[in-house]
Amino acid sequence: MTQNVLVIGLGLIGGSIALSCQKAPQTKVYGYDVLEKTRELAATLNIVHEVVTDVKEAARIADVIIFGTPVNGTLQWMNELKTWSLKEDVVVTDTGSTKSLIMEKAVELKEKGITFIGGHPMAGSHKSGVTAARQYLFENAYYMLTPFEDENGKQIIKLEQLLKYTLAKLVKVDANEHDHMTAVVSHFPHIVAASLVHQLNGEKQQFPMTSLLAAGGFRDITRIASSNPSIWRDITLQNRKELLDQLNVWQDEMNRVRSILESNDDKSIEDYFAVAKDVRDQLPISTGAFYTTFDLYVDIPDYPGVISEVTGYLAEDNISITNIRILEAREDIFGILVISFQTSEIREKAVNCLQSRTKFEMHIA
Ligand SMILES: NC(=O)c1ccc[n+]([C@@H]2O[C@H](COP(=O)([O-])OP(=O)(O)OC[C@H]3O[C@@H](n4cnc5c(N)ncnc54)[C@H](O)[C@@H]3O)[C@@H](O)[C@H]2O)c1
Ligand SMILES: O=C(O)C(=O)CC1(C(=O)O)C=CC(O)C=C1
Repeated sequence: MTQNVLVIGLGLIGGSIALSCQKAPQTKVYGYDVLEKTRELAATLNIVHEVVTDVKEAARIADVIIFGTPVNGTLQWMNELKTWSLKEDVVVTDTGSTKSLIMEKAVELKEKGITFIGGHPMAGSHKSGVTAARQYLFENAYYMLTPFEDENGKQIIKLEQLLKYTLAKLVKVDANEHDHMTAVVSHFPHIVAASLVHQLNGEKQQFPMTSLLAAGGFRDITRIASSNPSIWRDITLQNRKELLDQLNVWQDEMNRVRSILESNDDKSIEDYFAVAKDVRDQLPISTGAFYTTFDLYVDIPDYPGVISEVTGYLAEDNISITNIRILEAREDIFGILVISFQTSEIREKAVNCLQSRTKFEMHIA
């Protein structure tokens, strides 16, 4: 029997989920987006099996409904969905970065006998829109589910059976704890990234050259400041309380930094960085496919075809790469090619392969 999945909101996250749901056996994936252009692109790029324009009609036959919409848009849809006629055992879920308000709204669905299981894949990108969607975006990432405590086990299993095609690690968490933890590791860091960019922007008048000097460090820490502002407006509004708490923690931390600096004590300053390095270096790797961190840095000379030469050698040895990019280099020095692999073993094979065929210097960060 075919199961019907309806994805509402076909951007980076909804599109990626739709692609992975297409891998589930006997599953037909329908998709809707508020933007006509996105619907057209979704059809052209085969993000779903069928694009629909009448969501309410598509929802009637859906076994699973997945929201890939901005979190405030999801609340609005949930409000409407209460009044629709749906299959008796439909499972409705979302992918939003916040969970408390969504689960509060879900109580109204529960009262109507509609199963809602909150969801949030902990992987993504600063890129947005349907063209950024990738089938393996969530591979190896944590994917949090926030079912009601008394949720019917069969309904949870039904959703898990579908989401396992994302290749993510499914875990159940409490919605309020979810919002606290994601404020710490995701939502507040987005504010910090944006604030650093604002700080740089403030330099424009007096020191216009500063932005030209924004190299690896600044770019790494502010990448997420390039994320979709309306997505982050909604997340920030929904998780405002946790963010205000984090702001207090941050201000205390900055006061600590201030007193360390004022003390002018070299040991305390070094310790501050050393403790941070230890904690950062021991973070478990749980990223999605975009940012797998088994990176190899290859110093490449600047001649035409050098990148295809490197990738060609790797291909000859059947070594697959998950990402490749060139670190922005000055004109007068070699470029650095950063090649990412799925495991450290594959990276090791790549090092051996390139060592045997080139004289390029390589290092692992
Ligand atoms: N960006 C990330 O890294 C990330 C990671 C995990 C979860 N999320 C969550 O996933 C959800 C989608 O974010 P995204 O990054 O895919 O954003 P996106 O901008 O790439 O996609 C959102 C899509 O929803 C469509 N849309 C907006 N309002 C709609 C509505 N009312 N009805 C139907 N379609 C609508 C937009 O046209 C767009 O195609 C958000 O709730 C976000 O919190 C984002
Ligand atoms: O990698 C990024 O660009 C992200 O911002 C992804 C990220 C995160 O903060 O880690 C963003 C929002 C989410 O809800 C989950 C993941």
